[in-house]
Amino acid sequence: MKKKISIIGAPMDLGQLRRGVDMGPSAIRYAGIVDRLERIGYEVHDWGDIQIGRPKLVTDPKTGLRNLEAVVNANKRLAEKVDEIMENGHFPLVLGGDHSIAIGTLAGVSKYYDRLGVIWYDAHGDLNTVETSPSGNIHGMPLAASLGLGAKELVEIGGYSPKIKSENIVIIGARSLDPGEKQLIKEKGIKVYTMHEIDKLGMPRVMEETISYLKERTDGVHLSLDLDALDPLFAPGVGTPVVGGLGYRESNLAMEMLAESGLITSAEFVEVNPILDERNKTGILAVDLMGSLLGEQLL
Ligand SMILES: NC(=[NH2+])NCCC[C@H](N)C(=O)O
Ligand SMILES: [Mn+2]
Ligand SMILES: [Mn+2]
Repeated sequence: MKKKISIIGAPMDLGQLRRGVDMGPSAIRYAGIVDRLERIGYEVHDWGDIQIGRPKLVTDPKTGLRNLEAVVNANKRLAEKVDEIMENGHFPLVLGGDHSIAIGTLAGVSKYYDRLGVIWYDAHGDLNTVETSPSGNIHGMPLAASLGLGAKELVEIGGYSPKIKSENIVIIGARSLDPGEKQLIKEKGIKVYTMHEIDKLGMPRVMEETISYLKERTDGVHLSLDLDALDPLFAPGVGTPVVGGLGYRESNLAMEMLAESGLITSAEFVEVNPILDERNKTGILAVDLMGSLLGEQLL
């Protein structure tokens, strides 16, 4: 029987300030994701996009949180769809959208595991809460919310919390962390490979360690890949670029090693913003990474 992948798009840009990430799912589809996965040998089902509508942009005067209600509604819808995909026994592949959609993906996925692991491949920690966020942007909060920290409306998406435990998380590529995030990382002992450590150890060692760490403590691993983990040279189409990032081969190698490990049970690729991109470079990169993650072979 062919392995089955279900793609779902979350065209939502309300978790941050740069409009255009809502076009991410289209850009990734136009870069040929369905063909690419079929060529590897998968049966691919494209479920289309969840409905977002055009909610008015609002900032809560008390908390500074932006577009909370719209982000919550989108994530509830996404959680339901991802849950349905899991129910069908397919591999869920979620296309963002800004990173706040990880809250919905994890809400849909996590209840199928006792100890879900998460690889957060990102320049950022996305560990802010209402109190620590410098921006009020919810795309800086999804990992905290999935740990059960922050605004109740975000934490409770999917009707249960937490979705993950701090000891089952590995952050890879970090180079921009806010003070509150650093404190939380220390407090919870979250495993982080910063750019400094990746430069020193090399990506092969980082992935070997990550894979063996997660293998012995989890029963499924979700990959949440923010394209801004890569250097803006390779991924110019993102809303919050940070220089000094991961390379093209380095990142494909990381994905290839994950493919070899057989560890990954769901994935999402987020923050592709075609308005800021150069001829869909970042969308094409996302598809290259997905190919590597899902076992594409050169020979
Ligand atoms: N998913 C992302 N690109 N997050 C960027 C977050 C930036 C910053 N730490 C904030 O909270 O606003
Ligand atoms: Mn990021
Ligand atoms: Mn992120």
